[in-house]
Amino acid sequence: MPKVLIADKLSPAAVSIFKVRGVEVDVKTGLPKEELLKIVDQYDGIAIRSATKITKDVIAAAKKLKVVGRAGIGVDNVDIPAATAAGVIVMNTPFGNSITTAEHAISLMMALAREIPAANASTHAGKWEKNRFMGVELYGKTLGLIGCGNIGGIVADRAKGLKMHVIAYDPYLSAERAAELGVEKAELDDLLSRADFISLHTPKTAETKNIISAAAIAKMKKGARLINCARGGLVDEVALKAALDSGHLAGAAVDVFETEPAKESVLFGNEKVVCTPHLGASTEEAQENVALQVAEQISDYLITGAIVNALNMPSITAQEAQLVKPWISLAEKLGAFAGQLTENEILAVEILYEGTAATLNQRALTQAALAGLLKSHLPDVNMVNAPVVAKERGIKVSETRQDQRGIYEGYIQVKVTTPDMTRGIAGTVFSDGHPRLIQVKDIKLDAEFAPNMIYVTNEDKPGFIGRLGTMLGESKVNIANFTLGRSAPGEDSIALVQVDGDPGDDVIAAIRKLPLVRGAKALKF
Ligand SMILES: NC(=O)C1=CN([C@@H]2O[C@H](COP(=O)(O)OP(=O)(O)OC[C@H]3O[C@@H](n4cnc5c(N)ncnc54)[C@H](O)[C@@H]3O)[C@@H](O)[C@H]2O)C=CC1
Ligand SMILES: O=C(O)C(=O)COP(=O)(O)O
Repeated sequence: MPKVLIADKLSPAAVSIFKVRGVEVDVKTGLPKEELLKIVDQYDGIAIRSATKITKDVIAAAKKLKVVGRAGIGVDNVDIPAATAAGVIVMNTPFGNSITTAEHAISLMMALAREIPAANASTHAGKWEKNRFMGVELYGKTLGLIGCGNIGGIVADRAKGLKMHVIAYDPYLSAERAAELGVEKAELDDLLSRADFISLHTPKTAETKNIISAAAIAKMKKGARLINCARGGLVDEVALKAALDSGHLAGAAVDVFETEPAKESVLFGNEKVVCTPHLGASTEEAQENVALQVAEQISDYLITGAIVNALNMPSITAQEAQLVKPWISLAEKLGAFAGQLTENEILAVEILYEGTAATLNQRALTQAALAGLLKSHLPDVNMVNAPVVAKERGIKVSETRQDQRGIYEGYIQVKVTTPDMTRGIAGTVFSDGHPRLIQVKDIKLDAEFAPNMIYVTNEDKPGFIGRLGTMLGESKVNIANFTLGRSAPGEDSIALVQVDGDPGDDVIAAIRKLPLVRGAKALKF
């Protein structure tokens, strides 16, 4: 039974889902890192929110880990490259808390406009300072959104309801989507100079880090107000404090901080700053949504292989997972076959999907083929990190799909180009679900994949098979199966010999010395 750790506070709904789905679950929240490192090797999955940091060393210690599920959106607390390199899938729940977070941004904007937190504190203190607090209307004001994806889009919709004019800076926002939302697209500097309120809704990336820098703040309208309900680190907190102190900005609302938990901050103690402790997603509804979703996604992956909302793998439904599994195994074995025959730098990989194979999840199949191919030389490669590794090595990967043309209902061909040759290996999946090899280079054959095989290329002349059989027998290598293929009588020929156990280097060297033999290799699957 797979075992999952819930490492951050999640709605109890998650525990029920795991149990119902047949996943053992431990709830250990707020663990210091040293404690997490000690126990993490027991788990196949970890469910987190923003508190637990899934760092490189946590991934390295988590020997069984297959999936990290983020009950929420931002995954900047997960080292995704390290997870990918280790073959760990990272999933989030991209919509479960968006409405709630958008509502928090709108609440913060209203709180800023009417100084509600300070007025509340003053009134509770019995001061009745009616003349001290003078707000501004939102009606007719310009709201500038930096980032207009799921949350930004909802904020825009709600702000339109408040009769605000909404402008957005988001290089990836299409003109159609902007029109649909009734939002005016703007360049960053234009937005900074025009907006009365600016609300941030981007992830934290290399481009968005410190997007509200001292220079950006200087471009903002005097008296403007800033809301950050996205990520700490998008705003230069020191520059923000200076702008509030100088009176350039009228107020700021901050839900997220550069360092969290934020027990101290340059922004604390300033009446112009409205703070909340990363509460953007904290409603009963959102927490129920994200907990249910993450528990379902993690369980589905661990039990059926279905992948949803992964940031480092294509999605695969449970039904698809069932259908695609034997083809993934085939793609991986074809890649492994080609990889074991390749002793040179790989320049390009072309993968052809025909018939049934062309109807399946191509990204998953290609990742499996690449993993098989690269693994023979780079043992740490897996299906998750294979595309990254291929890209790092400058390997050109291309895919083609075509309808059934030949006798097989479907097949996959993996063609590998090195500086001196291009070699294609093809295979199919029979109705029994077993992958079969059907072509090596241009030679047709029909062979099963076995854990230990000997691949021999030779001249198609009488006497070779007998000599090979005798030699293997004398070397105490038991032949389980023997497949032959040739391009034409008397020409290039291939022998694929299934053997019981590793034949060993000496036997392979002896085969290479047999008459008519061009090459021999031990293969493992
Ligand atoms: N305070 C809280 O508790 C919560 C915070 N969040 C944060 O809110 C952020 C936004 O969430 P969603 O809207 O769901 O994400 P999303 O992915 O739907 O939208 C992000 C938008 O930012 C845009 N973007 C990316 N790079 C940009 C750049 N350099 N300049 C301008 N725009 C850029 C993207 O095109 C996209 O439209 C999340 O990344 C997360 O960090 C999310 C939920 C709760
Ligand atoms: O979903 C997100 O990105 C959030 O920031 C919410 O964080 P939380 O789950 O409340 O720690």
